[in-house]
Amino acid sequence: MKKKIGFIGCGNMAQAMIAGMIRSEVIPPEQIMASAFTEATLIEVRKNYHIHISQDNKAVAAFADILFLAIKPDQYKKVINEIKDAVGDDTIVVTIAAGITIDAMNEALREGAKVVRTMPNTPSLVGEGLSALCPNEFVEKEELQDVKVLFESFGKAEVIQEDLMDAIPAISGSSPAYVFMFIEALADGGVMQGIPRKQAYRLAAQAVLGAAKMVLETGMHPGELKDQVCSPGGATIEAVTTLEQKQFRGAVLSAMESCTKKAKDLAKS
Ligand SMILES: NC(=O)C1=CN([C@@H]2O[C@H](COP(=O)(O)OP(=O)(O)OC[C@H]3O[C@@H](n4cnc5c(N)ncnc54)[C@H](OP(=O)(O)O)[C@@H]3O)[C@@H](O)[C@H]2O)C=CC1
Ligand SMILES: O=C(O)[C@@H]1CCC=N1
Repeated sequence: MKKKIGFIGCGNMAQAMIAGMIRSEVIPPEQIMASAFTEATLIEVRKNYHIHISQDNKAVAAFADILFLAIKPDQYKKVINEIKDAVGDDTIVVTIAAGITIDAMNEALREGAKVVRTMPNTPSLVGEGLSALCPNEFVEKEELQDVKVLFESFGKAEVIQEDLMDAIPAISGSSPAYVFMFIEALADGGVMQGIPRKQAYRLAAQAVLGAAKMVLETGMHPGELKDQVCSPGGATIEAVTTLEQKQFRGAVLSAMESCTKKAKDLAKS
């Protein structure tokens, strides 16, 4: 892709996306520029990804054809105010923040600015990201396609309607954190039974990867796949019973509810 890509904010999520883009060779490092709050972050980013760096957000805004705002929601107003005059009329501004709406973006930038609201996740780092995208009415079909190609360079991307965007952090933006907790817990359980720690992480992570792949590739209902593991009178149904008694699924649902509520509230900060 010939476009120049800017990142304002270069923390965990931005770096996962930058790594994914470079790894897929969709964008070479010399077409990417990033800014951050501290010089230390930028030195690290330059060292790891060989992209252009600047502590001047306006310079990044002026550089970019596609500009990612990868700062935390509470920084949006301040940063947009700082860069809005440097954002070109044809620049596509991509927000990755939880809770920040397209209306709020246009209000802060200007009416008519091209905005794509998105919610990626950190598995982008290894090319297995999942991002939800929602453009405003000023983004042309081909422009959305360019943005989609970028997101697909580090995983899957789905265009969805904006009223569902607040539901995305809980299911895919934040959910890697709960899955990491699950993997850690599985590994702890293995260690408790004597499996060496490093091997326990490998076994637990591969089991989660394999189970996810089965859902995606067989198209079967997760419940049916679960039933296939539970031999009658066997060991798995014992584990499943304990998980139900401990309200495993209820805990996940409650966690997702609180995540969604917080994601909406973040925009108010
Ligand atoms: N982490 C995740 O899994 C996901 C995060 N997001 C969204 O991504 C955004 C960033 O989150 P995350 O990467 O986790 O946060 P981080 O804290 O890791 O990164 C924030 C970045 O913003 C920089 N920054 C802060 N203030 C400014 C400023 N005034 N100008 C320029 N840069 C600034 C920081 O610089 P410095 O490093 O120098 O402090 C840092 O690089 C959030 O809006 C979040 O909702 C979306 C999906 C998933
Ligand atoms: O924790 C957060 O607010 C962000 C949004 C999704 C993942 N991280």
